[in-house]
Amino acid sequence: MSDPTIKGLPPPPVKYDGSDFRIAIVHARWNDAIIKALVQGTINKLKEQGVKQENIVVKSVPGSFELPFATKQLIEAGKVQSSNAAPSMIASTTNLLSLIDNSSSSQSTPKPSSSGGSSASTAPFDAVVSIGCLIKGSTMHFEYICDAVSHGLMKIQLDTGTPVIFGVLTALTDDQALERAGLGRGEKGKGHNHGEDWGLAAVELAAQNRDWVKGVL
Ligand SMILES: Nc1c(NC[C@H](O)[C@H](O)[C@H](O)CO)[nH]c(=O)[nH]c1=O
Ligand SMILES: CC(=O)[C@@H](O)COP(=O)(O)O
Repeated sequence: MSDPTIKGLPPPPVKYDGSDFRIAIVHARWNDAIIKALVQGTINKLKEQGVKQENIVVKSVPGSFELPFATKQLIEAGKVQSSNAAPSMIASTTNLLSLIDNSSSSQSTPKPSSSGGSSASTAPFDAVVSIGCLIKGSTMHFEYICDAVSHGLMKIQLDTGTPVIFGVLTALTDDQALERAGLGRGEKGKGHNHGEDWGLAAVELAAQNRDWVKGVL
């Protein structure tokens, strides 16, 4: 048996501040109990690093095969939302300018437009965590999906420049999956919830990528 102290993710070299980040989680619903634990583990770690609840967007799809498409569409939707939000910012700036202009005249002043009261970000997503749980059955279904999903998710992050965290368990048995979701029921104990690692990875990649896109190393 391997030494349990060797394997696994050490703490990040610096403490990252996620308070300004917008993160999407997209998860498959296949193998529901495992998925729920992984999603919760991810959310717990995102929040622990300062990501605000309202800036964590959670979406679901039926199975892991759907993850690459959904991940890509979510990244694009975040970009569209952010560019749609820009005109209203210009409009409120214009309103503010006209308030200043009109302050010395007798004309009635227009009211600045309301921001809508929500503090949720409409910025592009800083990272997406794509979560699924594939468990080997009796056909080649598992192998094809594992291969397609891992390649698909890698391609998306390289094509879009948005970090995609590979939150897909590829387990040969139910017990392997349960242990990796912190739900183990065997002699090895409950195991470690890998969702926690994915939450950490999302904030770390989001923080580093914010620097990298500005040419800061
Ligand atoms: N067997 C598993 C699946 N299969 C379903 C596919 O992912 C997909 O939804 C279907 O083929 C329709 O396109 N999905 C998992 O996430 N985990 C499995 O173990
Ligand atoms: C296509 C399917 O979802 C299913 O028949 C795959 O079977 P298995 O998981 O036993 O390989």
